[in-house]
Amino acid sequence: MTNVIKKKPIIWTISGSDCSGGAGIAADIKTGHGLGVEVCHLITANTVQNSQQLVSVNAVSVELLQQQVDVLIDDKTPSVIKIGLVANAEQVQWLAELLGQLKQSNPNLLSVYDPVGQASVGGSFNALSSTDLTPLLKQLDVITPNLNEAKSLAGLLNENTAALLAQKIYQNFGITSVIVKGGHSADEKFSNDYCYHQLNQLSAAKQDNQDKTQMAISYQLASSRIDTHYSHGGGCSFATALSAFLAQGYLMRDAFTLAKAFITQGLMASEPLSQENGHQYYGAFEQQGWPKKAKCFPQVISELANKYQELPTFKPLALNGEQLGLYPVIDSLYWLKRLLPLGLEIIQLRIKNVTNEQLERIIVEAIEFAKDYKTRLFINDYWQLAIKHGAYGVHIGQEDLQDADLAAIQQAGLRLGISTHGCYEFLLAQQLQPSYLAIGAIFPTKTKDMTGQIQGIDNLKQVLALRPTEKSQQIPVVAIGGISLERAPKVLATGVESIAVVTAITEAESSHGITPEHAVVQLQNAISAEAIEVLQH
Ligand SMILES: Cc1ncc(COP(=O)(O)OP(=O)(O)O)c(N)n1
Ligand SMILES: Cc1ncsc1CCOP(=O)(O)O
Ligand SMILES: [Mg+2]
Repeated sequence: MTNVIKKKPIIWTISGSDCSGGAGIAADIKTGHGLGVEVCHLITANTVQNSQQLVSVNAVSVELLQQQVDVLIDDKTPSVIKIGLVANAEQVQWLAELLGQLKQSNPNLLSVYDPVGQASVGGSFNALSSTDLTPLLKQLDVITPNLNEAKSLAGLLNENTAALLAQKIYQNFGITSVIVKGGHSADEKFSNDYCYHQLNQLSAAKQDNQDKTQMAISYQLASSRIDTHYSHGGGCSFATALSAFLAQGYLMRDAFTLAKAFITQGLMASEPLSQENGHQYYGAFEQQGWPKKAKCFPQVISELANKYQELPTFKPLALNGEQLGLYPVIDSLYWLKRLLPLGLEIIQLRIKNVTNEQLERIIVEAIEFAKDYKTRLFINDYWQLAIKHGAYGVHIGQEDLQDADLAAIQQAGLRLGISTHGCYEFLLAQQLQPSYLAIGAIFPTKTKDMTGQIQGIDNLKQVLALRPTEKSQQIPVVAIGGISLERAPKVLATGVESIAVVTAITEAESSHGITPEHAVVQLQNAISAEAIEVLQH
Protein backbone atom coordinates (compact mmCIF):
# COMPACT_ATOMS: atom_id res chain seq x y z
CA MET A 1 0.00 0.00 0.00
CA THR A 2 1.32 3.45 -0.86
CA ASN A 3 1.19 6.33 1.57
CA VAL A 4 -0.93 9.22 0.35
CA ILE A 5 0.79 12.45 1.37
CA LYS A 6 -1.44 15.50 1.55
CA LYS A 7 -0.05 18.52 -0.26
CA LYS A 8 1.46 20.68 2.44
CA PRO A 9 1.47 24.46 2.56
CA ILE A 10 4.90 25.97 1.93
CA ILE A 11 6.59 28.52 4.13
CA TRP A 12 9.91 30.19 3.49
CA THR A 13 12.25 31.10 6.27
CA ILE A 14 14.75 33.83 5.47
CA SER A 15 17.06 33.83 8.45
CA GLY A 16 20.52 33.03 9.79
CA SER A 17 22.24 29.71 10.28
CA ASP A 18 23.30 28.93 13.85
CA CYS A 19 26.10 26.38 13.59
CA SER A 20 25.31 25.16 17.12
CA GLY A 21 21.97 23.96 15.75
CA GLY A 22 19.69 25.47 18.39
CA ALA A 23 18.32 28.58 16.77
CA GLY A 24 17.86 30.17 13.33
CA ILE A 25 17.27 28.07 10.24
CA ALA A 26 17.74 24.76 12.09
CA ALA A 27 14.99 25.63 14.58
CA ASP A 28 12.76 26.82 11.72
CA ILE A 29 13.15 23.59 9.73
CA LYS A 30 12.55 21.34 12.74
CA THR A 31 9.52 23.38 13.78
CA GLY A 32 7.96 23.58 10.32
CA HIS A 33 8.40 19.91 9.52
CA GLY A 34 6.87 18.86 12.82
CA LEU A 35 3.87 21.10 12.19
CA GLY A 36 2.94 19.87 8.73
CA VAL A 37 4.41 22.49 6.39
CA GLU A 38 7.22 22.36 3.86
CA VAL A 39 10.05 24.74 4.71
CA CYS A 40 12.27 26.45 2.13
CA HIS A 41 15.25 28.10 3.78
CA LEU A 42 17.19 31.10 2.54
CA ILE A 43 20.21 31.82 4.70
CA THR A 44 20.94 35.49 5.39
CA ALA A 45 24.12 34.87 7.38
CA ASN A 46 26.39 32.11 8.59
CA THR A 47 26.91 32.73 12.26
CA VAL A 48 29.75 31.28 14.30
CA GLN A 49 28.44 30.56 17.79
CA ASN A 50 28.09 27.91 20.47
CA SER A 51 26.17 27.66 23.70
CA GLN A 52 28.55 30.16 25.36
CA GLN A 53 29.22 32.92 22.84
CA LEU A 54 28.56 34.51 19.45
CA VAL A 55 31.85 34.77 17.56
CA SER A 56 30.90 36.20 14.18
CA VAL A 57 28.06 36.92 11.74
CA ASN A 58 28.93 36.39 8.08
CA ALA A 59 26.32 37.92 5.82
CA VAL A 60 25.29 36.25 2.56
CA SER A 61 25.06 38.55 -0.47
CA VAL A 62 21.66 39.77 -1.59
CA GLU A 63 22.55 38.59 -5.13
CA LEU A 64 22.73 35.00 -3.89
CA LEU A 65 19.52 35.40 -1.88
CA GLN A 66 17.77 36.82 -4.96
CA GLN A 67 18.91 33.82 -7.06
CA GLN A 68 17.29 31.53 -4.50
CA VAL A 69 14.06 33.56 -4.67
CA ASP A 70 14.12 33.36 -8.48
CA VAL A 71 14.36 29.59 -8.59
CA LEU A 72 11.83 29.02 -5.82
CA ILE A 73 9.09 31.54 -6.45
CA ASP A 74 7.12 29.57 -9.05
CA ASP A 75 8.39 26.18 -7.99
CA LYS A 76 7.72 26.35 -4.25
CA THR A 77 5.46 29.39 -3.87
CA PRO A 78 5.17 30.39 -0.21
CA SER A 79 1.96 31.20 1.61
CA VAL A 80 3.93 32.67 4.53
CA ILE A 81 7.45 34.12 4.65
CA LYS A 82 9.11 34.07 8.04
CA ILE A 83 12.04 36.41 8.51
CA GLY A 84 14.61 36.04 11.27
CA LEU A 85 18.15 37.39 11.37
CA VAL A 86 18.73 40.29 8.96
CA ALA A 87 22.45 40.96 8.80
CA ASN A 88 22.80 44.45 7.30
CA ALA A 89 21.11 47.48 5.74
CA GLU A 90 21.47 46.05 2.24
CA GLN A 91 19.45 43.01 3.27
CA VAL A 92 16.80 45.26 4.86
CA GLN A 93 16.34 47.12 1.57
CA TRP A 94 16.32 43.90 -0.46
CA LEU A 95 13.73 42.28 1.84
CA ALA A 96 11.50 45.36 1.81
CA GLU A 97 11.48 45.41 -2.00
CA LEU A 98 11.01 41.65 -2.21
CA LEU A 99 7.97 41.65 0.08
CA GLY A 100 6.49 44.62 -1.78
CA GLN A 101 6.82 42.82 -5.13
CA LEU A 102 5.62 39.42 -3.91
CA LYS A 103 2.56 40.93 -2.29
CA GLN A 104 1.61 42.62 -5.51
CA SER A 105 1.36 39.28 -7.25
CA ASN A 106 -0.06 37.48 -4.19
CA PRO A 107 -2.05 39.75 -1.86
CA ASN A 108 -2.71 36.78 0.46
CA LEU A 109 0.98 36.26 1.16
CA LEU A 110 1.77 36.82 4.86
CA SER A 111 5.10 37.93 6.28
CA VAL A 112 6.14 37.25 9.88
CA TYR A 113 9.26 38.88 11.32
CA ASP A 114 11.02 37.80 14.49
CA PRO A 115 13.32 40.77 15.13
CA VAL A 116 16.45 39.01 16.32
CA GLY A 117 18.95 41.68 17.20
CA GLN A 118 20.71 40.31 20.27
CA ALA A 119 22.02 36.74 20.55
CA SER A 120 20.72 35.00 23.68
CA VAL A 121 24.31 33.92 24.41
CA GLY A 122 25.33 37.60 24.34
CA GLY A 123 26.45 39.88 21.51
CA SER A 124 24.68 41.59 18.59
CA PHE A 125 23.70 40.04 15.28
CA ASN A 126 23.65 43.38 13.52
CA ALA A 127 24.00 47.08 14.14
CA LEU A 128 20.56 47.96 12.80
CA SER A 129 18.35 50.44 14.66
CA SER A 130 14.54 50.60 14.35
CA THR A 131 15.04 53.47 11.92
CA ASP A 132 17.32 51.32 9.75
CA LEU A 133 14.75 48.55 9.80
CA THR A 134 11.81 50.83 8.92
CA PRO A 135 11.54 49.97 5.18
CA LEU A 136 11.18 46.30 6.11
CA LEU A 137 8.90 46.93 9.10
CA LYS A 138 6.48 48.83 6.88
CA GLN A 139 5.98 45.78 4.67
CA LEU A 140 5.20 43.30 7.44
CA ASP A 141 1.97 41.63 8.49
CA VAL A 142 3.15 40.15 11.80
CA ILE A 143 6.03 40.90 14.17
CA THR A 144 7.00 38.89 17.26
CA PRO A 145 9.36 40.94 19.46
CA ASN A 146 10.23 40.07 23.03
CA LEU A 147 9.67 42.77 25.64
CA ASN A 148 13.06 44.43 25.13
CA GLU A 149 12.78 44.39 21.35
CA ALA A 150 9.25 45.78 21.66
CA LYS A 151 10.49 48.70 23.78
CA SER A 152 13.05 49.57 21.19
CA LEU A 153 10.62 49.26 18.24
CA ALA A 154 8.04 51.34 20.10
CA GLY A 155 10.65 53.93 21.05
CA LEU A 156 9.43 53.61 24.66
CA LEU A 157 12.40 52.29 26.58
CA ASN A 158 10.83 52.76 30.01
CA GLU A 159 7.44 51.29 29.18
CA ASN A 160 6.73 47.72 30.35
CA THR A 161 3.08 47.32 29.37
CA ALA A 162 2.86 44.95 26.41
CA ALA A 163 -0.49 46.41 25.29
CA LEU A 164 0.92 49.94 25.01
CA LEU A 165 4.12 48.78 23.34
CA ALA A 166 2.24 46.70 20.78
CA GLN A 167 -0.13 49.54 19.96
CA LYS A 168 2.76 51.96 19.51
CA ILE A 169 4.55 49.52 17.20
CA TYR A 170 1.40 49.32 15.12
CA GLN A 171 1.19 53.12 15.02
CA ASN A 172 4.86 53.46 14.10
CA PHE A 173 4.96 50.92 11.29
CA GLY A 174 1.40 49.83 10.44
CA ILE A 175 2.09 46.13 11.19
CA THR A 176 -1.29 44.37 11.37
CA SER A 177 -0.42 41.96 14.19
CA VAL A 178 2.08 42.66 16.92
CA ILE A 179 2.83 39.84 19.35
CA VAL A 180 4.88 40.85 22.37
CA LYS A 181 6.38 37.76 23.98
CA GLY A 182 6.65 37.80 27.76
CA GLY A 183 9.51 35.35 28.19
CA HIS A 184 11.87 38.14 29.28
CA SER A 185 9.43 39.93 31.60
CA ALA A 186 10.02 40.32 35.33
CA ASP A 187 7.07 38.05 36.21
CA GLU A 188 8.62 34.97 37.81
CA LYS A 189 5.46 32.86 37.80
CA PHE A 190 3.88 33.41 34.42
CA SER A 191 4.95 33.98 30.88
CA ASN A 192 2.31 36.27 29.33
CA ASP A 193 2.18 36.83 25.58
CA TYR A 194 0.12 39.66 24.14
CA CYS A 195 -1.22 40.02 20.60
CA TYR A 196 -2.51 43.30 19.18
CA HIS A 197 -4.38 42.50 15.98
CA GLN A 198 -5.97 44.81 13.44
CA LEU A 199 -9.00 43.09 11.99
CA ASN A 200 -9.37 43.37 8.27
CA GLN A 201 -12.36 45.32 7.07
CA LEU A 202 -14.41 42.31 6.10
CA SER A 203 -14.16 40.32 9.29
CA ALA A 204 -14.41 43.42 11.45
CA ALA A 205 -17.56 44.59 9.75
CA LYS A 206 -19.01 41.10 10.02
CA GLN A 207 -18.31 40.77 13.70
CA ASP A 208 -19.47 44.18 14.77
CA ASN A 209 -21.81 45.38 12.09
CA GLN A 210 -19.78 48.52 11.87
CA ASP A 211 -18.45 50.37 8.91
CA LYS A 212 -14.85 50.74 9.85
CA THR A 213 -11.35 50.73 8.61
CA GLN A 214 -9.67 50.75 12.01
CA MET A 215 -10.60 48.11 14.50
CA ALA A 216 -8.18 46.36 16.76
CA ILE A 217 -8.67 43.40 19.00
CA SER A 218 -6.25 41.94 21.50
CA TYR A 219 -5.52 38.48 22.82
CA GLN A 220 -3.56 37.64 25.94
CA LEU A 221 -2.28 34.21 26.85
CA ALA A 222 -0.59 33.09 30.07
CA SER A 223 1.43 29.96 30.82
CA SER A 224 3.29 29.02 33.95
CA ARG A 225 6.95 29.83 33.64
CA ILE A 226 9.11 26.76 33.02
CA ASP A 227 12.64 26.64 34.25
CA THR A 228 14.76 24.71 31.76
CA HIS A 229 18.22 24.98 30.27
CA TYR A 230 16.89 23.87 26.91
CA SER A 231 15.36 26.98 25.40
CA HIS A 232 17.92 28.03 22.76
CA GLY A 233 15.96 28.79 19.59
CA GLY A 234 12.60 29.12 21.37
CA GLY A 235 11.95 32.59 19.89
CA CYS A 236 12.69 31.45 16.32
CA SER A 237 10.54 28.37 16.87
CA PHE A 238 7.62 30.49 18.12
CA ALA A 239 7.60 32.69 15.01
CA THR A 240 7.97 29.69 12.69
CA ALA A 241 5.22 27.77 14.50
CA LEU A 242 2.97 30.81 14.15
CA SER A 243 3.83 30.96 10.43
CA ALA A 244 3.09 27.24 10.02
CA PHE A 245 -0.34 27.59 11.66
CA LEU A 246 -1.18 30.70 9.62
CA ALA A 247 -0.11 28.87 6.45
CA GLN A 248 -2.61 26.14 7.33
CA GLY A 249 -5.42 28.66 7.47
CA TYR A 250 -5.76 29.19 11.22
CA LEU A 251 -7.05 32.59 12.29
CA MET A 252 -4.55 34.75 14.19
CA ARG A 253 -6.13 34.03 17.62
CA ASP A 254 -5.85 30.26 17.08
CA ALA A 255 -2.40 30.37 15.44
CA PHE A 256 -1.22 32.47 18.42
CA THR A 257 -2.70 30.00 20.93
CA LEU A 258 -1.27 26.96 19.13
CA ALA A 259 2.18 28.59 18.81
CA LYS A 260 2.26 29.34 22.53
CA ALA A 261 1.17 25.77 23.32
CA PHE A 262 3.93 24.50 20.99
CA ILE A 263 6.52 26.44 22.98
CA THR A 264 5.19 25.32 26.37
CA GLN A 265 5.14 21.73 25.14
CA GLY A 266 8.79 21.99 24.05
CA LEU A 267 9.91 23.59 27.31
CA MET A 268 8.01 20.99 29.35
CA ALA A 269 9.69 18.19 27.40
CA SER A 270 13.14 19.09 28.66
CA GLU A 271 12.25 20.36 32.12
CA PRO A 272 13.05 17.18 34.12
CA LEU A 273 16.21 16.62 32.08
CA SER A 274 17.64 20.01 32.95
CA GLN A 275 16.71 19.57 36.60
CA GLU A 276 18.49 16.23 36.73
CA ASN A 277 21.59 17.67 35.15
CA GLY A 278 21.49 20.73 37.34
CA HIS A 279 24.20 22.63 35.43
CA GLN A 280 24.02 25.75 33.30
CA TYR A 281 24.23 24.11 29.89
CA TYR A 282 22.26 26.07 27.23
CA GLY A 283 20.62 23.46 25.04
CA ALA A 284 18.44 23.54 21.94
CA PHE A 285 14.69 24.00 22.35
CA GLU A 286 12.83 20.69 21.87
CA GLN A 287 10.47 20.80 18.89
CA GLN A 288 7.78 18.25 19.71
CA GLY A 289 5.34 18.49 16.83
CA TRP A 290 1.67 19.40 16.99
CA PRO A 291 0.62 20.44 20.53
CA LYS A 292 -2.16 18.11 21.59
CA LYS A 293 -2.24 17.89 25.36
CA ALA A 294 -4.49 20.26 27.32
CA LYS A 295 -1.71 20.87 29.87
CA CYS A 296 0.44 22.60 27.19
CA PHE A 297 -2.25 25.11 26.29
CA PRO A 298 -2.24 28.58 27.85
CA GLN A 299 -4.87 30.22 29.93
CA VAL A 300 -6.78 32.86 27.99
CA ILE A 301 -6.68 36.15 29.89
CA SER A 302 -9.74 38.22 29.06
CA GLU A 303 -12.02 40.81 30.60
CA LEU A 304 -14.89 38.39 30.25
CA ALA A 305 -13.25 35.54 32.18
CA ASN A 306 -12.04 38.07 34.72
CA LYS A 307 -15.50 39.56 35.21
CA TYR A 308 -17.07 36.15 35.83
CA GLN A 309 -14.27 34.40 37.69
CA GLU A 310 -16.36 34.15 40.88
CA LEU A 311 -19.50 33.01 39.04
CA PRO A 312 -20.54 29.46 40.00
CA THR A 313 -20.65 26.76 37.35
CA PHE A 314 -23.82 26.77 35.23
CA LYS A 315 -26.30 24.00 35.96
CA PRO A 316 -25.45 20.80 34.09
CA LEU A 317 -27.80 19.24 31.54
CA ALA A 318 -28.70 16.55 34.09
CA LEU A 319 -28.57 13.66 31.68
CA ASN A 320 -28.66 10.68 34.10
CA GLY A 321 -26.30 8.80 31.88
CA GLU A 322 -28.31 9.05 28.64
CA GLN A 323 -26.71 10.37 25.50
CA LEU A 324 -27.55 14.01 24.62
CA GLY A 325 -27.64 12.87 21.02
CA LEU A 326 -29.45 14.72 18.28
CA TYR A 327 -29.92 18.47 18.77
CA PRO A 328 -32.32 19.96 16.20
CA VAL A 329 -32.07 23.72 15.78
CA ILE A 330 -35.36 25.04 14.41
CA ASP A 331 -36.74 28.49 13.59
CA SER A 332 -40.51 28.33 14.30
CA LEU A 333 -43.30 26.99 16.46
CA TYR A 334 -44.34 24.93 13.46
CA TRP A 335 -41.13 22.91 13.60
CA LEU A 336 -41.11 22.76 17.39
CA LYS A 337 -44.59 21.25 17.45
CA ARG A 338 -43.67 18.80 14.71
CA LEU A 339 -40.45 17.57 16.31
CA LEU A 340 -41.13 17.57 20.07
CA PRO A 341 -43.28 14.42 19.99
CA LEU A 342 -40.31 12.49 18.59
CA GLY A 343 -38.66 11.99 21.99
CA LEU A 344 -35.66 14.31 21.70
CA GLU A 345 -33.37 15.11 24.61
CA ILE A 346 -32.68 18.66 23.46
CA ILE A 347 -33.91 21.24 20.92
CA GLN A 348 -33.19 24.89 20.17
CA LEU A 349 -35.47 27.69 19.03
CA ARG A 350 -33.34 29.93 16.80
CA ILE A 351 -35.53 32.75 15.57
CA LYS A 352 -34.19 35.43 13.26
CA ASN A 353 -35.93 38.42 11.68
CA VAL A 354 -39.20 38.74 13.55
CA THR A 355 -40.63 41.81 15.31
CA ASN A 356 -40.17 42.13 19.08
CA GLU A 357 -43.86 41.61 19.66
CA GLN A 358 -43.97 38.39 17.63
CA LEU A 359 -40.76 37.25 19.24
CA GLU A 360 -42.00 37.35 22.82
CA ARG A 361 -45.25 35.63 21.87
CA ILE A 362 -43.38 32.83 20.07
CA ILE A 363 -40.95 32.32 22.94
CA VAL A 364 -43.76 32.20 25.53
CA GLU A 365 -45.69 29.68 23.47
CA ALA A 366 -42.60 27.56 22.80
CA ILE A 367 -41.71 27.35 26.50
CA GLU A 368 -45.30 26.52 27.39
CA PHE A 369 -45.54 23.84 24.72
CA ALA A 370 -42.21 22.23 25.66
CA LYS A 371 -43.40 21.75 29.27
CA ASP A 372 -45.39 18.70 28.21
CA TYR A 373 -42.24 16.98 26.96
CA LYS A 374 -39.01 15.90 28.63
CA THR A 375 -37.06 17.74 25.88
CA ARG A 376 -34.66 20.49 27.03
CA LEU A 377 -35.60 23.68 25.16
CA PHE A 378 -32.83 26.22 24.58
CA ILE A 379 -33.62 29.72 23.32
CA ASN A 380 -31.00 31.17 20.97
CA ASP A 381 -29.83 34.80 21.44
CA TYR A 382 -32.76 36.19 23.49
CA TRP A 383 -31.47 35.57 26.98
CA GLN A 384 -33.61 38.25 28.66
CA LEU A 385 -36.82 36.73 27.30
CA ALA A 386 -35.54 33.26 28.17
CA ILE A 387 -35.04 34.36 31.79
CA LYS A 388 -38.34 36.27 31.91
CA HIS A 389 -40.34 33.26 30.79
CA GLY A 390 -38.36 30.54 32.56
CA ALA A 391 -36.84 28.63 29.64
CA TYR A 392 -34.71 25.57 30.32
CA GLY A 393 -31.66 27.21 28.78
CA VAL A 394 -30.16 29.83 26.46
CA HIS A 395 -27.64 29.54 23.67
CA ILE A 396 -25.27 32.50 23.26
CA GLY A 397 -22.94 33.19 20.36
CA GLN A 398 -19.59 34.98 20.47
CA GLU A 399 -21.14 38.23 19.25
CA ASP A 400 -23.53 38.33 22.23
CA LEU A 401 -21.19 36.91 24.86
CA GLN A 402 -19.63 40.24 25.79
CA ASP A 403 -23.00 41.94 26.41
CA ALA A 404 -25.09 39.13 27.85
CA ASP A 405 -25.49 39.16 31.63
CA LEU A 406 -24.14 35.70 32.41
CA ALA A 407 -24.60 36.21 36.15
CA ALA A 408 -28.30 36.89 35.62
CA ILE A 409 -28.64 33.76 33.48
CA GLN A 410 -26.82 31.67 36.07
CA GLN A 411 -28.77 33.10 39.01
CA ALA A 412 -32.07 32.50 37.25
CA GLY A 413 -31.08 28.82 37.07
CA LEU A 414 -31.02 28.62 33.28
CA ARG A 415 -28.59 26.34 31.51
CA LEU A 416 -26.12 28.00 29.17
CA GLY A 417 -24.69 26.88 25.83
CA ILE A 418 -21.90 28.89 24.16
CA SER A 419 -20.78 28.85 20.51
CA THR A 420 -17.05 28.53 19.87
CA HIS A 421 -15.01 28.45 16.68
CA GLY A 422 -11.52 27.12 17.33
CA CYS A 423 -9.15 26.57 20.25
CA TYR A 424 -8.88 30.18 21.51
CA GLU A 425 -12.64 30.65 21.93
CA PHE A 426 -13.02 27.12 23.32
CA LEU A 427 -10.39 27.70 26.02
CA LEU A 428 -11.99 31.01 26.94
CA ALA A 429 -15.57 29.68 27.00
CA GLN A 430 -14.49 26.63 29.00
CA GLN A 431 -13.36 28.95 31.80
CA LEU A 432 -16.96 30.21 32.08
CA GLN A 433 -18.13 26.66 32.89
CA PRO A 434 -21.33 26.66 30.80
CA SER A 435 -23.70 23.68 30.57
CA TYR A 436 -22.42 22.79 27.10
CA LEU A 437 -20.03 24.14 24.48
CA ALA A 438 -20.75 24.15 20.77
CA ILE A 439 -18.03 23.94 18.11
CA GLY A 440 -18.70 24.93 14.52
CA ALA A 441 -19.02 25.05 11.72
CA ILE A 442 -17.61 21.55 11.23
CA PHE A 443 -18.43 21.57 7.50
CA PRO A 444 -19.50 24.32 5.11
CA THR A 445 -23.12 25.24 5.68
CA LYS A 446 -25.65 27.31 3.79
CA THR A 447 -27.66 28.07 6.93
CA LYS A 448 -25.24 30.69 8.29
CA ASP A 449 -22.28 32.61 6.91
CA MET A 450 -19.30 30.92 8.54
CA THR A 451 -16.58 32.21 6.19
CA GLY A 452 -13.14 31.52 7.62
CA GLN A 453 -14.53 29.49 10.52
CA ILE A 454 -14.91 26.00 9.06
CA GLN A 455 -13.29 23.65 11.56
CA GLY A 456 -13.16 20.25 9.86
CA ILE A 457 -12.94 16.95 11.70
CA ASP A 458 -9.23 17.22 12.57
CA ASN A 459 -9.64 20.56 14.26
CA LEU A 460 -12.73 19.31 16.11
CA LYS A 461 -10.61 16.47 17.49
CA GLN A 462 -7.85 18.87 18.50
CA VAL A 463 -10.29 21.15 20.30
CA LEU A 464 -11.93 18.23 22.11
CA ALA A 465 -8.50 17.32 23.51
CA LEU A 466 -8.49 20.67 25.36
CA ARG A 467 -11.03 19.35 27.86
CA PRO A 468 -9.82 18.05 31.22
CA THR A 469 -8.87 14.36 31.01
CA GLU A 470 -11.25 13.44 33.85
CA LYS A 471 -14.59 12.65 32.13
CA SER A 472 -16.64 13.93 35.09
CA GLN A 473 -15.00 17.36 34.71
CA GLN A 474 -15.67 17.67 30.99
CA ILE A 475 -18.27 20.06 29.66
CA PRO A 476 -20.43 18.31 27.01
CA VAL A 477 -19.63 19.35 23.44
CA VAL A 478 -22.08 19.82 20.60
CA ALA A 479 -20.81 19.85 17.00
CA ILE A 480 -22.72 21.98 14.49
CA GLY A 481 -22.55 23.03 10.86
CA GLY A 482 -23.10 21.09 7.65
CA ILE A 483 -23.74 17.80 9.45
CA SER A 484 -25.79 15.36 7.39
CA LEU A 485 -26.85 11.78 7.97
CA GLU A 486 -23.84 10.65 5.94
CA ARG A 487 -21.40 12.82 7.88
CA ALA A 488 -22.84 12.16 11.36
CA PRO A 489 -20.85 8.94 12.07
CA LYS A 490 -17.53 10.65 11.33
CA VAL A 491 -18.43 13.54 13.63
CA LEU A 492 -19.58 11.25 16.42
CA ALA A 493 -16.42 9.17 16.24
CA THR A 494 -14.52 12.22 17.53
CA GLY A 495 -16.22 11.84 20.90
CA VAL A 496 -18.67 14.78 20.83
CA GLU A 497 -21.74 14.31 23.00
CA SER A 498 -24.19 15.73 20.49
CA ILE A 499 -24.67 16.91 16.93
CA ALA A 500 -26.81 19.94 16.12
CA VAL A 501 -28.48 20.14 12.73
CA VAL A 502 -30.79 22.44 10.83
CA THR A 503 -31.16 21.44 7.19
CA ALA A 504 -30.47 17.73 7.72
CA ILE A 505 -33.99 17.73 9.19
CA THR A 506 -35.82 20.70 7.68
CA GLU A 507 -34.69 19.92 4.12
CA ALA A 508 -34.79 16.13 4.36
CA GLU A 509 -37.55 15.92 1.75
CA SER A 510 -35.54 17.62 -0.96
CA SER A 511 -32.11 16.22 -0.07
CA HIS A 512 -33.01 12.60 0.75
CA GLY A 513 -36.65 12.17 -0.28
CA ILE A 514 -37.67 11.35 3.30
CA THR A 515 -39.89 13.15 5.81
CA PRO A 516 -38.24 15.29 8.50
CA GLU A 517 -39.59 12.83 11.08
CA HIS A 518 -37.92 9.99 9.24
CA ALA A 519 -34.68 12.02 9.12
CA VAL A 520 -34.85 12.49 12.90
CA VAL A 521 -35.22 8.74 13.42
CA GLN A 522 -32.34 7.98 11.08
CA LEU A 523 -30.10 10.57 12.73
CA GLN A 524 -31.05 9.29 16.19
CA ASN A 525 -30.16 5.75 15.14
CA ALA A 526 -26.82 6.93 13.79
CA ILE A 527 -26.15 8.64 17.12
CA SER A 528 -27.42 5.87 19.39
CA ALA A 529 -25.16 4.59 22.14
CA GLU A 530 -24.82 1.28 20.28
CA ALA A 531 -23.78 3.01 17.04
CA ILE A 532 -21.18 5.11 18.89
CA GLU A 533 -19.84 2.03 20.66
CA VAL A 534 -19.24 0.41 17.25
CA LEU A 535 -17.69 3.60 15.86
CA GLN A 536 -15.26 4.06 18.70
CA HIS A 537 -13.93 0.46 18.63
C1 LIG B 1 -25.85 24.28 19.20
C2 LIG B 1 -25.55 25.57 18.53
N1 LIG B 1 -24.30 25.87 18.23
C3 LIG B 1 -24.00 27.02 17.62
C4 LIG B 1 -24.99 27.91 17.31
C5 LIG B 1 -24.69 29.23 16.69
O1 LIG B 1 -25.04 30.23 17.60
P1 LIG B 1 -24.58 31.74 17.32
O2 LIG B 1 -23.10 31.75 17.22
O3 LIG B 1 -25.21 32.57 18.37
O4 LIG B 1 -25.18 32.06 15.92
P2 LIG B 1 -26.72 32.18 15.58
O5 LIG B 1 -27.33 30.81 15.75
O6 LIG B 1 -27.34 33.15 16.52
O7 LIG B 1 -26.75 32.63 14.17
C6 LIG B 1 -26.30 27.56 17.64
N2 LIG B 1 -27.33 28.37 17.38
N3 LIG B 1 -26.56 26.39 18.26
C1 LIG C 1 -26.37 28.13 13.39
C2 LIG C 1 -25.07 27.60 12.99
N1 LIG C 1 -23.97 27.91 13.70
C3 LIG C 1 -22.87 27.37 13.21
S1 LIG C 1 -23.16 26.49 11.82
C4 LIG C 1 -24.82 26.83 11.92
C5 LIG C 1 -25.79 26.35 10.91
C6 LIG C 1 -26.10 24.87 11.00
O1 LIG C 1 -27.02 24.55 10.01
P1 LIG C 1 -26.89 23.26 9.11
O2 LIG C 1 -27.07 22.06 10.00
O3 LIG C 1 -28.01 23.41 8.11
O4 LIG C 1 -25.55 23.29 8.44
MG1 LIG D 1 -26.74 33.83 18.39
